[in-house]
Amino acid sequence: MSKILFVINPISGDRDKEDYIHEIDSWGESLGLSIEKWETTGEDDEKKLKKVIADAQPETVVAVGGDGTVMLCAEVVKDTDVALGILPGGSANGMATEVEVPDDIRGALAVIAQEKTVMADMLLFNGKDYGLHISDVGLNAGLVKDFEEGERRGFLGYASGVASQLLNLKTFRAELVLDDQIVEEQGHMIAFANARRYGTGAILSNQGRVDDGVFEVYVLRELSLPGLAGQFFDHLDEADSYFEVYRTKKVTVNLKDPQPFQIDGETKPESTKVTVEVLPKCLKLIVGADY
Ligand SMILES: Nc1ncnc2c1ncn2[C@@H]1O[C@H](COP(=O)(O)OP(=O)(O)OP(=O)(O)O)[C@@H](O)[C@H]1O
Repeated sequence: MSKILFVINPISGDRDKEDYIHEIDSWGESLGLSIEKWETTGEDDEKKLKKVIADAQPETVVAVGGDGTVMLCAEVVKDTDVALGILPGGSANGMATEVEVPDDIRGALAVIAQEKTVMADMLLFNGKDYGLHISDVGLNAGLVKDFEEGERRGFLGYASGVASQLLNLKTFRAELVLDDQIVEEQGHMIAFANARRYGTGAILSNQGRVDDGVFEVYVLRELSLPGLAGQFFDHLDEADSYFEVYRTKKVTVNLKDPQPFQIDGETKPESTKVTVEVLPKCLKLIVGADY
């Protein structure tokens, strides 16, 4: 790992990136690394990043930002030998948490220096959109949409979104065409998880890994408050019936009525059909020593 490109999102997480740049420079100098930095612009970044990588030819690209910045870098370096590291600097860093990358700058740089990698899977939605972490239709996607559209930011904005979603709570019906079975489900939400937990900490499956060649389809059938509370404290009993987890390489979800839909925190148009397939082992991802 002699040449590293840091892709820095200057606005992510409302965190000043000067500290990051200072730490990156002194870390690179102490290890004798060749470091390049590039700031995202918010416009056409995928195309711009491809060119920056083609010119710089780094062995490692490090995303400095939130899940959106990680996703941008993942899309560009997938199916190449370039490794992807994460230096968490966003308001949501679900993928970093999942693969045991610490939230502090020095801890995350130490993980990058160790160069432990896994070949991570990615998910392909409707044949065109990529996902890396957790996406869903229904309740949570409705919350993400309300939050994006709401004028209030921060906790109050989130809380008012939760209140409005809970007041309008309805289950919906879905047919799931999985690898080995077709099932009918009714519930509040269907999540497609390449990881065990959301960035908020809620756990969705006990066994999911980013490099296992499958993903989990989590169906929340009922709002069990004790069950959901447990999920925020790392407790999930897969024998409970308020939810179901299916493992698969591909699923088509046919919905009776269109539902809110989000991919890795980004709202997508509502629709009555969502297809998801795993793209196995396409991303060389740097993970923490304990992952
Ligand atoms: N220079 C820039 N100016 C404005 N927006 C930018 C810039 N660079 C990247 N962005 C936007 O930042 C978003 C990604 O942010 P990211 O997920 O990394 O951090 P975040 O703080 O977790 O973000 P959020 O909470 O908004 O999801 C993308 O929508 C991208 O277009």
